[in-house]
Parts: sequence; structure tokens; C-alpha cells
Amino acid sequence: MADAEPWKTVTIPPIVQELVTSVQEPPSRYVIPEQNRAALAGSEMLDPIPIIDLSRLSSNADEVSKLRSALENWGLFLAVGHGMEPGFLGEVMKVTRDFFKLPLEEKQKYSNLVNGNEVRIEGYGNDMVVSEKQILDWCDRLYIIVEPESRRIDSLWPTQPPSFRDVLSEYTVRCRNIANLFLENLAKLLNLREDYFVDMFDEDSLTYARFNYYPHCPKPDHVLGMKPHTDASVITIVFIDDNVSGLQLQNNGVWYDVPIVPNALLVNVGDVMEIMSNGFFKSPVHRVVTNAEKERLSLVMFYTMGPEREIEPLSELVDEKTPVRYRKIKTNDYIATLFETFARGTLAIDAVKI
Ligand SMILES: O=C(O)CCC(=O)C(=O)O
Ligand SMILES: [Fe+2]
Repeated sequence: MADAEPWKTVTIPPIVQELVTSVQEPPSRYVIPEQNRAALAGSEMLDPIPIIDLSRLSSNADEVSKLRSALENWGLFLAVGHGMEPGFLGEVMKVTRDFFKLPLEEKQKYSNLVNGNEVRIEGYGNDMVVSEKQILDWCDRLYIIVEPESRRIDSLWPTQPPSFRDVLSEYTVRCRNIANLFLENLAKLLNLREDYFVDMFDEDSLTYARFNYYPHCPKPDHVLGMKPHTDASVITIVFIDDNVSGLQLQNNGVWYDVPIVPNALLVNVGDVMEIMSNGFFKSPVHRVVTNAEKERLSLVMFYTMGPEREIEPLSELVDEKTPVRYRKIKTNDYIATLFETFARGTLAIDAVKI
């Protein structure tokens, strides 16, 4: 390891929502190095992220070429025509907001701590802290497996607010339709059979829902809501609070603010798709900045392959002219790499590039 100090699992970070009520300034462990601070302001996009109407994808060649260019330039797009009514999306955001408004003791029933000191992926809390030097994110989260139903951990599904479970179950089904449509279009763009990726998802493939809560932050120019990262998923669907911006996207070394488009969902390629497509699709680097006055919420659906499945560039996409660009790795090992690299502030995908 490049670091002089060994990395070890250390303290459990506090719940930021509680912390913000008792401090004037973010503690030093949240403060990013001085040289990175000026760069927190995002640039406005000159060529904005395309808005794709999903209901037109099957019948309109222009919409498909817009999708292709969105993926080539950004690795993501904003989806409209996804079939979810504004009223339903409003309910999804409301149960999310109401969950984080619950008293701490109620939320702690779903804690991500096991025996009070070990952190697991699922549950309510923060990320794993692997180093005293790790810069912490100004963000609390609730992480749960939503698919397949057989893998849901009932005790980690909130019972408050009362409609939480029903709303999340319905959202899961409706997002799956969007995910499948996106996967079909990705396959077509790679000249593969339409069902190629959809068929790869089996009973072992897990979909995680991550509810992110970013409290207002007394020093937004010193602290990140979420550090720069790419998603370890095959694909990701993000539903963002339309009240507060904060998501930024890196392109050619410049950070851009992702604009808010009410009722649109952000859909992006993840690292597994980058690997399987042998780099044809790129998993976008993104981060979240904080806001001095407002709290912010997002709900992220991560579509992943089974934990034991090996990920590698598809043989159909490799030949003499296009050699393999990524090493083979098991999903589980890749997710572990992601948590480790995220904590260190580096990118997991770089660890498997050849
Ligand atoms: O809050 C957001 O807008 C994005 C969050 C995100 O990138 C993630 O949870 O992986
Ligand atoms: Fe992300």
C-alpha cells in the first residue's frame, strides 16, 4: 500500500443529522484539503445532459441517437416518459423525507452496526471508516436490498412512516421496468441481442436502494456531501429531491452541476457495464456538494450482478484490434474494492484497468 500509515477499520462516524444540531463548524474529519476547496464550485454545462423520453425509444431513431450521444459524452442521461406520475414520485420523496425526520431511536432500529461496532453495507448509518485519515461525507443513509424479494431482510425495512414499505415496493417494480428498457438499449448499442443483459440478471442479482440524506452544512465550501466516485453497479437510477441541486459530474477534468429537472430520473452506467462493454461505455465520476441552508435527499437504485459472478469484458466485444482492457473480477470482490477505494479517495475502476 502506498500510504505510510496502515489502514484499519476505525471509529464509527456520528450521524450527521445529529452532529449538525450541536456544532458551529464541521469537525476536522469532514474538511477537505485546502487545495481542493476552490474547486468545489461546479461549472454550468454548455452542452447540457440530454433529456431522453423513454416512451419514444422503441419507435424513434432520433431518440436512440440522442441516447447514444448522451452515453458517449456523459455516461448518463435524464429520463422522462418513464411512466411514473409526478404524484407517485412525490409520495416516494415524502416517505424518504419522513423516514429521516423520525426520532434517532426509531431510525437506529435499522442500524448498519452489528454488535455495536461492525459496519455492514445494509442499514441506517454512514460509510465504513477504514482510516483515521479518511475524509468523512456530510451524509447519512439507509441502504436496503429491494430485489429479489427472497433476499429482502425484513428487519431492515422501515415500518415508519406507515406507507414506506408499500411505496418502496411499488417504486422497485416501476424502476425495474426502466432498468430493463435501458439494458435492452445498451445491448442494442453494442450490437448484442436485445435481452443479452436482461438475461444476465438472475435470482442472485441484487438491487440495492440507498436513501441519502444530506443535512444543511455550516461550511459548504469545506465539506463534501459525497466524495468523488463511480458506481460499482451495472446501472444506476437516481431520483433527486427537486428542491436542491448538489450533484456534480466530472468530464475532462472539469466538474459540472447536474441541473434539476423536476420528475426526471437520472440514469447512469456503472463500473460493471464499463467492464463488460470493454470500455465502450464509461461509468461517470460524480460527487455531491453540500448546501448552507437546505437539506437534500436522493434515492439511488443500484442494479448489481450476483455476488459470485465473475465480471469481465464480453468476448463478443474483444478482438485483435480491441484487446481486453479490464481484468476479470468477482462482483463481491469488486464491491469490496469500491468501499476501500472510496474511503481512500481513489477510483475502484482504476484497480482493474489493464
Ligand atoms: O445524491 C445524489 O445525487 C447522488 C448520490 C450518489 O451518487 C450515490 O449514492 O452513489
Ligand atoms: Fe453514485
